[in-house]
Amino acid sequence: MASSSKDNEPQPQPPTQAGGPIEDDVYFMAVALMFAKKSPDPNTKVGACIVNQEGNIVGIGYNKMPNGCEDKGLPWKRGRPKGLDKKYLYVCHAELNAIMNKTSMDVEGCTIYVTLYPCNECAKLIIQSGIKGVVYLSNKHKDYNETKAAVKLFRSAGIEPRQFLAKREVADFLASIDPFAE
Ligand SMILES: O=c1ccn([C@H]2C[C@H](O)[C@@H](COP(=O)(O)O)O2)c(=O)[nH]1
Repeated sequence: MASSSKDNEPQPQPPTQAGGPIEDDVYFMAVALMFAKKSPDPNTKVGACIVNQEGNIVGIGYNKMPNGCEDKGLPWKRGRPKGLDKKYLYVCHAELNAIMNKTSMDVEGCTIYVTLYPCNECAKLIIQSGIKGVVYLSNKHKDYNETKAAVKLFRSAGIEPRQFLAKREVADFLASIDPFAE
């Protein structure tokens, strides 16, 4: 086969880990985890990363108080019942922020990587926005009604959330990042 001059030039390569390509799943969950780190929630930091069908990130978010309300003394207290003195009535969830922050016209057909199984309100948002794939890391709230309702909502909408299991790979990937490497 005739080679073009481009064949001799270095081509952009996907990021690698220990010499091999990093699976997209690992990469996108790592991004969700990095954004979770930005959350001011002292108990549960959630990160979300929306990826389109071309494999591009089109939205990121983490749980935080609404824009402009960050330093207004809204409570970060947790626990039930979820009264006025608790964070739940105020905090914007990671999925909401990721959808609101989208850099594309819409998120139709996208996949959301999220570090916590979405609650019912986020499940509604995900369904309404046209996101078709959900990959989650933790399911620590599986016994909450919010999560149980989310399971029902996803089932009704034909979305099958998939648990991300490659925890070791994602930890190794994050640990392999060396900002001083040339
Ligand atoms: O789908 C979800 C569900 C919850 N969150 C956020 C909301 C809160 O800031 C924490 C949960 O706090 P707990 O102390 O574990 O009750 O997670 C979210 O972003 N997305």
